[in-house]
Amino acid sequence: MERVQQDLAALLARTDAAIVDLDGTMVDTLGDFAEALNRMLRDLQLPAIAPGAIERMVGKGSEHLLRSVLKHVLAPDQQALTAMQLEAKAEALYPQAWERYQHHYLAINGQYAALYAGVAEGLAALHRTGRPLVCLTNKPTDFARPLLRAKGLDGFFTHVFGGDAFARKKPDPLPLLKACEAVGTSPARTLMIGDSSNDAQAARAAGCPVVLVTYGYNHGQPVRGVDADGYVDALTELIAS
Ligand SMILES: O=C(O)COP(=O)(O)O
Ligand SMILES: [Mg+2]
Repeated sequence: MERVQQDLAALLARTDAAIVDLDGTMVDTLGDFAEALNRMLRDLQLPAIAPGAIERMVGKGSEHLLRSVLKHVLAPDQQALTAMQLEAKAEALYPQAWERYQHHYLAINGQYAALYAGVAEGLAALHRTGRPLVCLTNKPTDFARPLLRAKGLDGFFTHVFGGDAFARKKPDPLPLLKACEAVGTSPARTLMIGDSSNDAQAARAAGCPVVLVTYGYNHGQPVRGVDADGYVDALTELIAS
């Protein structure tokens, strides 16, 4: 179902700040995920995973991604395993997988990732309006900060909060409420900009208006099917030049 698009200029006029998601919204990090995950899988002598499969698993933080990847690569050879046995096998590998993944991700962070078209220009235009901008991602903060720096985006943000910054991650509203608190704005006047249903659900629950980009990762589902106030093909569409 296609949702009704609100007038973007009117939507923006009702906001004092913006919260911006990272993976799938500002940076196409699928190449980084694939490289770090496949290096980790090699270390654990497990089969490789294709980027297409990874794309559907991104958005709920690294812990969820890692568990999904382990189960995915263990499943084909373990047909006889019950769901519980598969879970237990993935859990047994998890500590080593996490150590290896973190090591490799930090080593390659940003090298296989690229800004989406219009991101630098769109953020610059938003920044020029004087609104505080917060980067809010489910990625660990230690992965997010160097990535923003490497891609020349760090200067736009007053705050950067990763998936480990608060007790719960998106789609829980808590990180958005904390981000609003950090910049001193009310949720109703703070725009969430994201790429997935996690961002939209968190925004709805927090009471923030939400705009989704159409080019990111939405667990393999069409993003226009997600309940949001607007959809853009590039961040530059947010501000009429
Ligand atoms: O690491 C992830 O799961 C993706 O994070 P983000 O889309 O919230 O930036
Ligand atoms: Mg995202």
